[in-house]
Amino acid sequence: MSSKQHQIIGSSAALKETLAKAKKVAKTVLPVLITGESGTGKELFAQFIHDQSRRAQKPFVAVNCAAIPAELLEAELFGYKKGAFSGAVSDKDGLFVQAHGGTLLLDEIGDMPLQLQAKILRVLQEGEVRPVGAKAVQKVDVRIISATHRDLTEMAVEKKFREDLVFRLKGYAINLPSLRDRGHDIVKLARAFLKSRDDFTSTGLSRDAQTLLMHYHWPGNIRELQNVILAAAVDATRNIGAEHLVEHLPDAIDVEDPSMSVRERITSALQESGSLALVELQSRLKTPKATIHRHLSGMVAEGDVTRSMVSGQPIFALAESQCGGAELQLTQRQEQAVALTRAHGRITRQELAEALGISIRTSSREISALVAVGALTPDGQVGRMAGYHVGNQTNLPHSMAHQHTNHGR
Ligand SMILES: Nc1ncnc2c1ncn2[C@@H]1O[C@H](COP(=O)(O)OP(=O)(O)OP(=O)(O)O)[C@@H](O)[C@H]1O
Repeated sequence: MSSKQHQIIGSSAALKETLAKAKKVAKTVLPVLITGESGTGKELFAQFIHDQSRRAQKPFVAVNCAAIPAELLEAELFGYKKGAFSGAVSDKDGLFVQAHGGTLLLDEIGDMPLQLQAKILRVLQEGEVRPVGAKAVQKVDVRIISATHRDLTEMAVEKKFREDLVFRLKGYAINLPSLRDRGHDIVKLARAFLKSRDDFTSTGLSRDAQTLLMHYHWPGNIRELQNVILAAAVDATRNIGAEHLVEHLPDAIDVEDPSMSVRERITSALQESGSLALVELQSRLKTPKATIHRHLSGMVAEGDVTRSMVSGQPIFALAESQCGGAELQLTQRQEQAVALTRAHGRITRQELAEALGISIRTSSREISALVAVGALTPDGQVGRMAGYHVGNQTNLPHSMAHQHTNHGR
């Protein structure tokens, strides 16, 4: 998928649907509100809409409303007359005038001060601007695209954004999908970023690296992916491997089994060992101490993990609620998983996924939940080879005590 000037990479259903909307609205003059998490390509899409519109040969002007101090933003947008304020040594056109005939992108519009919102509303209604210090107004013909990662409707309810302006800006709304919802586009984008540079020796991605990229949750979306790939490319001499990527990912992810979350890994480590100190968890999980600490604090606050002081250092263990006590409440699928494990003696995540027709990720989650309550016990192997036996948990539901299954593997 591409426009001539600005390439939008990806072929996932989510991206294609969004591109189709962008192409259609480009042919109109409706104002467009683009929403999406940070780094999902809002500015790129705004430029795309402009390029696809009848205004393509006219200026495309972008302003980041969050980056300019509130007191300067008005002069920036509407321009000013010589002498309007100290420093105004000559007349200056504002961005609305500079974008005349074309498109103005009001990026991070959710950060625009309320007082300025009223002035923007007036420009949109009247189609004219009044530079700071000017008596006369000036006609402008500008197509407005605005972008934000905030929820303007919710902000309007909280009186932090004018509701009438939300209606004006939202002639047509486009919500950009997060990178984690774009499937294989992640790998496509990563390859494209590598190809776009000729200052690196590494040009490919190992299979492990691809798996890891697909499992990471990408809080910073495409911008984060771009940064991580380019940084990893500095470290790698040939193909980029998973080990190069983890160095540059802010949130920990298991190289051996990226489908397991940090919390799941903490739970299974505590399940295996009973109790552990932070440094012990760090060396087992091969994850930065700060990351483990962050997750552990959440687990302690939620009552899943207990913290006690032993010889002056904090020791963590699974709370009783996580180890069982009353008869276990398992879902039907978890009961099936235990029954399958009992029937086969030992089961891996992959085998369980195949037997139940679920993804490896779901299988890993179910196994971790079962390990946490003592219904399954890990056999000590790591990563994909890890196997599980039926645990010594005595509180399995009665119905499961001698349950057998005909499920094949
Ligand atoms: N589909 C895509 N194909 C290629 N490059 C992309 C794509 N989406 C985003 N990018 C690139 O990712 C980077 C971030 O995109 P952009 O600045 O448009 O995001 P944004 O949503 O406006 O971010 P923010 O909310 O932080 O302002 C840019 O370098 C952009 O070119």
